Amino acid sequence: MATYDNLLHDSIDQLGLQFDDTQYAQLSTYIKELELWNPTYKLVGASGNELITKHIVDSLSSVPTILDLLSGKQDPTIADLGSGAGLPGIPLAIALRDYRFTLVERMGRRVGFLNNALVLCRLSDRVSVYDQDLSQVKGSFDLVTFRAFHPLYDILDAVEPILAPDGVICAYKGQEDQLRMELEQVEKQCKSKWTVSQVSLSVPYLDAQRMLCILHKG
Ligand SMILES: C[S@@+](CC[C@H](N)C(=O)[O-])C[C@H]1O[C@@H](n2cnc3c(N)ncnc32)[C@H](O)[C@@H]1O
Repeated sequence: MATYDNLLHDSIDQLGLQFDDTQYAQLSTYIKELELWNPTYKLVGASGNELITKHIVDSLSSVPTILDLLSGKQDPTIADLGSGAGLPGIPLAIALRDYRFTLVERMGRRVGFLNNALVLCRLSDRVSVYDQDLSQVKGSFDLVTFRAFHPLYDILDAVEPILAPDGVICAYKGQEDQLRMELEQVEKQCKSKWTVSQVSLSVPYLDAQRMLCILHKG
């Protein structure tokens, strides 16, 4: 049993999620890969329990909202932009096993990490990696996520073309005040138009504000 197992199980319970043994094994493989390669590739700025809470559980905290947003959608597709080490894309793909995912990442060594992790976690059949800049991505996705990526005003015009007409963006954000300022800049700077709502995320054992900004076209 890994030292973080209790924390992980307890946090997943608190989020109201139910993982089976296969999903816990996939998460455990992914976490081991992160810990193995982090010193070399500088993938995330945390290790041990902090890695679990700040990155794995934080990534999973949007699952109930995503399930609501995509309920009734046939075979939905999700793109995670600027996925880095696979956050939030890989934890989400483990949780949402009926969905297909695309992880978009332009930095070669991170792409190598992602492809390796997907094979080891047995996710390669429904999770792909695009080794590309966002501006080169073709396709149409039902839901787009990103976390610790560009500010919204910098990115929404580039995301709009790859979002399905009734698609939705779930942007992981921190402080509500900061998000409000970003949204003011969206109004001023973006050509694309958006309907915005926000959900306050509760991340077990994290003493920080976390928000999910939800944007529909129009
Ligand atoms: C700060 S990291 C965040 C990684 C991950 N989402 C997380 O939450 O830990 C941002 C990542 O986005 C990637 N990135 C930045 N701009 C990009 C773009 N235009 N297209 C594709 N990837 C991009 C960077 O290479 C980097 O891996």
